[in-house]
Amino acid sequence: MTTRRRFTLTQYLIEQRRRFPSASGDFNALVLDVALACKAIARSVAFGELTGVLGNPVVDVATSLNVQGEEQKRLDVISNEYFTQMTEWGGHLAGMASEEMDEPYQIPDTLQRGKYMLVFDPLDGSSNIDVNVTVGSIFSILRAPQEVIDSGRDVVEADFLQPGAQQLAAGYALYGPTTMLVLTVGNGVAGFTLDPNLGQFMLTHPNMTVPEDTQEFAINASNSRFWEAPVKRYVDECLAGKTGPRGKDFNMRWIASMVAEAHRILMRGGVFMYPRDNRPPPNDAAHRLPPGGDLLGSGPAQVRTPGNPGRLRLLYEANPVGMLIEQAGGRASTGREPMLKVRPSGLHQRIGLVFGSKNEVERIERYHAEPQAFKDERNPLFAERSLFRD
Ligand SMILES: O=P(O)(O)OC[C@H]1O[C@](O)(COP(=O)(O)O)[C@@H](O)[C@@H]1O
Ligand SMILES: [Mg+2]
Ligand SMILES: [Mg+2]
Repeated sequence: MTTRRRFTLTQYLIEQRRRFPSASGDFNALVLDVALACKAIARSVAFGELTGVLGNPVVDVATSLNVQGEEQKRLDVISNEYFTQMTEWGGHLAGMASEEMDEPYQIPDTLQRGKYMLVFDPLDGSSNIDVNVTVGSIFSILRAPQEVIDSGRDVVEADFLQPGAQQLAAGYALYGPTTMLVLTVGNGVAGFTLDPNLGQFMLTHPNMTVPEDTQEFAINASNSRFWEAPVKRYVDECLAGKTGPRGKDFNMRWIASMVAEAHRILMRGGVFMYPRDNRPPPNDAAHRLPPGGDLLGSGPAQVRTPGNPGRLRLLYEANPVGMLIEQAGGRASTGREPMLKVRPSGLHQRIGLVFGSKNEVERIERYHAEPQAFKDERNPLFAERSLFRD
């Protein structure tokens, strides 16, 4: 039996760097530091209850809410620390921002500062930790504004508010039956599987692509009463299957771990939706009304619209996954505009997210663009039979 020659993540990064002959190697070193943090998190996840890292709020419910207004799990905090500790030392970073930290993270004065900024959700799907379902880490690399690089000053929120199209790289690690790292450096998407014997991420999925068409969708149907009309229409049509306007049956999945759903879609196509809806916005720091503000009137952009702006975070979840999906030939959108064009208005901003197989995402965008076009060509009565009627 011959042994199959596989590339390591390091070798892949060296190959990619050949496209930029003047590159210093800082970028590659940063990605490898991120990969190291992910390996450490993978170990913590794998030991689970044996090392007491699972479950339970860090302190107590009253004091362990993060800036999102959500309960922090022990592993959220541990994973956040792995990310900061393993990436801050190398002189590559100007600063970091994390879903689990209220403010931007400053590289300590005792360490060198660099030209990149790291943005991450250290543990996505952490509500699944206690039930041993796949979770993951999501990250994105941005270039710091030139003036930050030149001055070496502390980073501030505004430095991170760059549209997703400006991301230099994005990726996620998946802590499932196998540990994987899926990465784009702007030249397609590559997947690596952690070889537990070597402790190395090995290139196993060199050119991940999202099929243009699909018959699988993912949405949290318990929110259906809050959905906007274009989303209801889309889901109704999928559920109607062969006898409905789509003329084919659809399958449905919901893991409640977006990173795992993104991976499934990268592997076999599909569409994921966590759209904005008509619930009141969450009472977290990113959406709290300013004094005297109201939902329809004054205040920052994200509280001007009535309803819930979405559950997922633009900087930590939607943009990195958006870059990966688009690099793999899929599409990512708010439903109304391409995700990567959105100009962020806040570090912890939430947003409606639709991504996956291109033709389905474009269809959902069309439904948002022409909400009045509700007539089914093949069956004009279809709209009357809505499964998720108002
Ligand atoms: O409970 P819901 O509404 O299904 O939420 C599931 C969603 O929440 C998230 O877990 C949010 O991520 P965090 O675990 O990082 O807070 C997404 O991964 C997932 O899609
Ligand atoms: Mg998350
Ligand atoms: Mg998280």
